[in-house]
Amino acid sequence: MPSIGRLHVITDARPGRDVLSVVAAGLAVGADTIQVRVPDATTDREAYGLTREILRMCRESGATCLVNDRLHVALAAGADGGHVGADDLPVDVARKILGPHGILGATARDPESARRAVADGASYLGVGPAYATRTKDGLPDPIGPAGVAAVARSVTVPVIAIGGVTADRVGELTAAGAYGVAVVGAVSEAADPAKVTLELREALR
Ligand SMILES: Cc1ncc(COP(=O)(O)OP(=O)(O)O)c(N)n1
Ligand SMILES: Cc1nc(C(=O)O)sc1CCOP(=O)(O)O
Ligand SMILES: [Mg+2]
Repeated sequence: MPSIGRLHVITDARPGRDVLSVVAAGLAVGADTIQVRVPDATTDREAYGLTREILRMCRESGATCLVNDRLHVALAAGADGGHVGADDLPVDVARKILGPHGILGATARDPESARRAVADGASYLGVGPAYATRTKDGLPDPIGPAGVAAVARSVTVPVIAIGGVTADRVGELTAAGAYGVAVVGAVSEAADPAKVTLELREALR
């Protein structure tokens, strides 16, 4: 049974990024979950092919493979589950599609939406943005460790903090009740993605 994991490396497939080399580097030093996240312009055919390759890498490393937004791609590729937010299928519908055993992540920013997502079938919650981030536009103001704590107190499923996460911030996020973290830029933009992933891994101990 795949686990939700504590160190989620989310792919950065924006032009110019070498997705597979960053995934390989992260898996080599302890990333235990890879979330396949691609730009909206990416075709399903491309997303499927990328997911199949990343799934193969995850299986070799014993890591969990999740797909962002596109649950049909997750199912078609044989991934371990997916992640949905406010612009994606509703959590209860996503749960029906994934079935009872798939890992289903849902984005939550406050206790009320967190409780609702869990009631609708979320296996874990992605909670943020914890800090300011340049990776995604249109986000609400950062909620900080206090906002993460408010959600973590309200649910019993794992809380994965996301948004502006760096190794030096992991301690305050886990102290706030986060089970783990999800990272895009700190790893994908690093000169040495393995080194940064290892620092994140160490910070989660
Ligand atoms: C672990 C984790 N948490 C939150 C998100 C954000 O998902 P979503 O709200 O669906 O936004 P997009 O990623 O689709 O832009 C996530 N992907 N992973
Ligand atoms: C994809 C995403 N979702 C967020 C949310 O708060 O819903 S923050 C985010 C981007 C995370 O990237 P980085 O680690 O580079 O800040
Ligand atoms: Mg989404």
